[in-house]
Amino acid sequence: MNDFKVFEYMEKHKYEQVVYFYDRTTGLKGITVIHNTTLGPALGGTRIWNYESEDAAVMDCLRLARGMTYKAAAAGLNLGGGKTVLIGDATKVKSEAYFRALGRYVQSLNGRYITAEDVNTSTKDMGYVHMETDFVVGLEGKSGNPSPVTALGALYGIKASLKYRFGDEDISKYTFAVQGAGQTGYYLINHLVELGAKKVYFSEINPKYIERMKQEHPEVEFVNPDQVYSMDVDVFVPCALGGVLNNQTIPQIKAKIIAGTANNVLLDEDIHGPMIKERGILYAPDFVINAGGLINVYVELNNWPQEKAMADVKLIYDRLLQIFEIAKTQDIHTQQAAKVFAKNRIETIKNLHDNYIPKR
Ligand SMILES: NC(=O)c1ccc[n+]([C@@H]2O[C@H](COP(=O)([O-])OP(=O)(O)OC[C@H]3O[C@@H](n4cnc5c(N)ncnc54)[C@H](O)[C@@H]3O)[C@@H](O)[C@H]2O)c1
Repeated sequence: MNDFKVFEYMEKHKYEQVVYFYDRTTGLKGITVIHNTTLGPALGGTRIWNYESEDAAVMDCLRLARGMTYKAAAAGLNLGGGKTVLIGDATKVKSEAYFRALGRYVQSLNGRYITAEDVNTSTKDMGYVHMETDFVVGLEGKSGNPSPVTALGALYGIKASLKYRFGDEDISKYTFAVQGAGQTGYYLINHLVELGAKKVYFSEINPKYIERMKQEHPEVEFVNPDQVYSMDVDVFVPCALGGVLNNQTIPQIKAKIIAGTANNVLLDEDIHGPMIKERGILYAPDFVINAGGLINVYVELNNWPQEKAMADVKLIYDRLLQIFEIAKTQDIHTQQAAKVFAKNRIETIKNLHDNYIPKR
């Protein structure tokens, strides 16, 4: 039985629009959520997941869309927050027609929402979406795989965190434990090794990626997934799953900094944000440090050269320092400070637009 009150939730968190769609030809079943378009069109990827209920699907979509609003705002982009979830088994539902049907629904929103790839969707799938709409980014031959850019952004974020916590950002002086060596973790480890990190440990559950690391960087030491939290290192670098910072793991952490690419790492922001603060660990807010991929597609959207993405990703460094300062002066945890930072920008730009100015 579905008893989740969508309108109540929309009212509480100020959502703009929730669209349910079903395509009778392909069986495509999905939800698009637009959270906030104050700064610009809502952008967020399309995820395919076999949700256990429609409530679970809409809740996930609502949560992810809101996260995109803060991510874009904090990254200084003129984008709002949105997301699409498609309900189904990704190994069975995919076809050209399925994604073209999605493209037609995206087009029907006339640019209020722009989609991209996400969990279980690829650049190839977005190519089919593009046959029906221009409101799609992350296309083949354009900005390409976002992971290297996300990893580079996280490297700048790690440097900012080292500077803030220890007064010195020289990677060669520090030790790291990286959770996950898939896409972003792999590229980030490459950077750390290149910059002469004192020691890098990694944990992984995919034997293929463990083997790749052994072949390419034998000096990077494998640790069991359950040991990665308690490693005696300077920086814990989550690059795998969400929810990994929780009541069980936070007390184990010996690192003085947590900074990585993974999304939604705090299981419950209101509990685990303060818990990390109390332990004296500096936490780089996930949606700020991992915004490189979004910055990259924004550059694609505007047809700017790739060098612009590289230059903009560097700004993650200063942005994090600003957020750490807000946390310090307001005596709040850093995730909360990041939201203050993002909301301030949305509010300021909104007020700026209150004045009537003839269209350019
Ligand atoms: N790819 C991007 O550009 C991007 C951008 C922003 C945020 N992120 C976030 O970063 C995280 C990683 O993304 P990715 O693209 O590198 O994904 P990925 O799937 O390529 O890599 C994640 C890796 O973590 C490993 N893993 C899973 N459970 C593990 C565990 N318990 N212990 C150790 N390793 C484990 C997986 O085997 C996988 O290799 C995700 O949370 C993602 O949402 C990615």
